[in-house]
Amino acid sequence: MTPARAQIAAMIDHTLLAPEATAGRVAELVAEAAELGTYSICVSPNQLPLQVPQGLHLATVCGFPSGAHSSAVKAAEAGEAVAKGAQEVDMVVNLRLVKEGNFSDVDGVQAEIRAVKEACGQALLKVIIESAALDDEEIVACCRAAEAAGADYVKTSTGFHPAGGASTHAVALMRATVGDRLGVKASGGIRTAQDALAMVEAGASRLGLSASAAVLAGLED
Ligand SMILES: O=C[C@H](O)COP(=O)(O)O
Repeated sequence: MTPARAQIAAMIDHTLLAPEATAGRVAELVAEAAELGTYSICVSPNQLPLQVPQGLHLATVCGFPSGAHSSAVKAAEAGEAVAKGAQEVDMVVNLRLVKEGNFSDVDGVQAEIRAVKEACGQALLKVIIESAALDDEEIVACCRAAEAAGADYVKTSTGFHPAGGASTHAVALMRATVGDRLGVKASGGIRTAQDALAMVEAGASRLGLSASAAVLAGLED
């Protein structure tokens, strides 16, 4: 059965990560999220702290969008975001380490995710693996490292990488790797109700969307 509009809305991180976004534009995002009934809003860390209506969650990003920051910088950024009220942190994985095959818990991908998770405390951590830039083996290895490091979700994409955004193939592979132990967030390039439903069908439990209104307009109540 096709999920109803409200069910999909409750899976959405309504997202505005344009670097030039003003406080005014973020206020519009918050109002739109409240009206649409999305799970959260996701904004850049320079928008925090931010008042949101009760029931609407507050998410931000870390090491965004390249992931090329040092582990210490990412951990500090995550800690500061949580101190400013972020309930969820979406960090970008270190793609250099991924491509070099260093998933180690000492100086590799796993170690970095663990450091950020520790800085998050009770806040949820989602690990953006930039799946369009990875092969299947790398996607699986990233998901395993994220799980081993204590992350709460794996997430496909920043929406800013030239290789592209979410695909149903990547989502299905990520879901197959993490089972029901972690969430899977599909994000990047999801523009229509059909796109969103395909991601959910493939195994997504959260959707990161800037086009939330257009996506929800295509669904029945
Ligand atoms: O993390 C979420 C993405 O930035 C959203 O990407 P999008 O603007 O293609 O929907």
